[in-house]
Amino acid sequence: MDRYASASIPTSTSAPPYSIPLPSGSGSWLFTTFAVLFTLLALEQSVYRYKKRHLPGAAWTIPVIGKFADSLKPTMEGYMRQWNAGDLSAVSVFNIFIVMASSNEFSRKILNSPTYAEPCLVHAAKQIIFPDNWVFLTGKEHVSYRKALNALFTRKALGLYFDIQDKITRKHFRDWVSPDDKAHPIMMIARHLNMDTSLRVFCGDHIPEIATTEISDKYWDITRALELVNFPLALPGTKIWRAIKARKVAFKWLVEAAAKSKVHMANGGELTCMLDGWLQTIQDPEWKGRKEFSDREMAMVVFSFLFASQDAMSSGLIYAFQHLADHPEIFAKVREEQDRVRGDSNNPMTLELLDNMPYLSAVVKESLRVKPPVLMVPYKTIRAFPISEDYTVPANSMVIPSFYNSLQDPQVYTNPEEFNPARWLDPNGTAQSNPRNYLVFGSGPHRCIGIEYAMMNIALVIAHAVSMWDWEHVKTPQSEEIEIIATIFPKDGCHMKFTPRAS
Ligand code: HEM
Repeated sequence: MDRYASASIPTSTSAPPYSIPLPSGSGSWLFTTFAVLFTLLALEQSVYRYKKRHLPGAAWTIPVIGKFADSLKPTMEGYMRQWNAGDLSAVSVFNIFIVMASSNEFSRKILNSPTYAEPCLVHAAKQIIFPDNWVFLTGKEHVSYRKALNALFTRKALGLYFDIQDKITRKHFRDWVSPDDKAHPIMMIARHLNMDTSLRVFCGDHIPEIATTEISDKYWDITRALELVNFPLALPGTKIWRAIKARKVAFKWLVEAAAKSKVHMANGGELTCMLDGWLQTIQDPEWKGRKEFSDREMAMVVFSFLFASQDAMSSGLIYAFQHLADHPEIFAKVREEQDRVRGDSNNPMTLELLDNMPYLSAVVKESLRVKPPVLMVPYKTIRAFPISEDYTVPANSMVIPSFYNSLQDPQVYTNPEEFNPARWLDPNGTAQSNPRNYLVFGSGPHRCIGIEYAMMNIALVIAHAVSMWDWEHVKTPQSEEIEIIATIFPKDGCHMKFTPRAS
């Protein structure tokens, strides 16, 4: 048997030049396996270093998994270290090369360069909300699909949703007053309120009560799977596997709701929800866009809204409670405005009333700035992206604009950590004159479609709670710590005690 294999290192004179002795039989296999592994690992490091070039970030990547452990348990401190390392910095997870952008300039550039980068959301998104969901469309196709969906967020449509939000919030609030005179975490009840509100706004009574409870309970499995990069296979027991099971339950109800809405509208029914409004719009003879959407397509759109909103809205709501409870002087101003503009808290809220509550709107805007629910949005490069004069992000990399530094920029927001709604009331102040820094809802062609909806819903919930109750936030050592589960939450779930208003 030939005991020599060709290689580039010269050895003894008895051997052919440029060859090294190799063991025989199973030893030879072992040697080959090691050689291949060594070459692959060396290649992995070279590719990482070649792509990273001079960007800050670990000089070497952990073989195969890279920074997977960090992405499983992300911390605010870890992200801040990464963002503060440089306006652009590099990291690798499962050999996905990732460039993080932390400055306003680079983050906006990524969001506004659709020819170079498109959203890929988190790794599991396509498995959970279907690869053919409209949110994954790009270019002209995306623009035209989104244009049609804008009809679901007109002022008239928002007026209908506001009525529904008002009723659902009052219904849930009956159970929020502390029955035992103790504080309780509001994390899960706020999520449930939000899910019920969303499903009623989107599907009205075309979805039964039992479905809202079932979807709300199962949705946590979807939230848990929204890590930046997951274990790649949806094997039984994995987070993605559980999320897909939860999606199947939710999606079945949404498809049924779309079918019921079609029957309802075909029979000349009243407008009761977003699905009804959508059908009415596309049946209008004046409507120039597409006129047919299958039940599945409509359900996918509704599911994309749930997916985009459930965690972000819950985070926004919970922090609005925490911020207001911790600032009694600001709470008092919100209450004063409510009493003055609305009078009795039993009076329903309307969009017109909300227009006359600038202080409440400033509170919502500021709360979202101080604790932005979405810290970043993963995009991927579709071609080499010359993002700066001295760095080009390679094609097929993940490139992640982050919003935190823009929202905490001391040049724009004096004392950026301070919760100060008044900064939004001065039309000539730096906050108002730098709208480009307010990246809470992203920027560019994929900017959040539900901005007005989201802001008005948080405002409504807060307005009712301020008018009806006195609040107490029982602080714990974890109140100021941030838990990152898709979006951000106070680690203790925000312990609140609500009691009927004394005065
Ligand atoms: C406080 C609540 C919310 C926050 C902080 C938030 C934030 C965001 C952000 C950061 C993006 C990515 C933007 C980009 O890539 O430039 C986004 C996209 C999106 N949001 Fe929201 N969002 C919220 C509520 C909602 C609601 C209530 C809905 C629907 C009713 C919604 C629907 C969407 C959709 C569909 C997209 C993708 C748009 C596209 O790709 O064209 N969001 N949101």
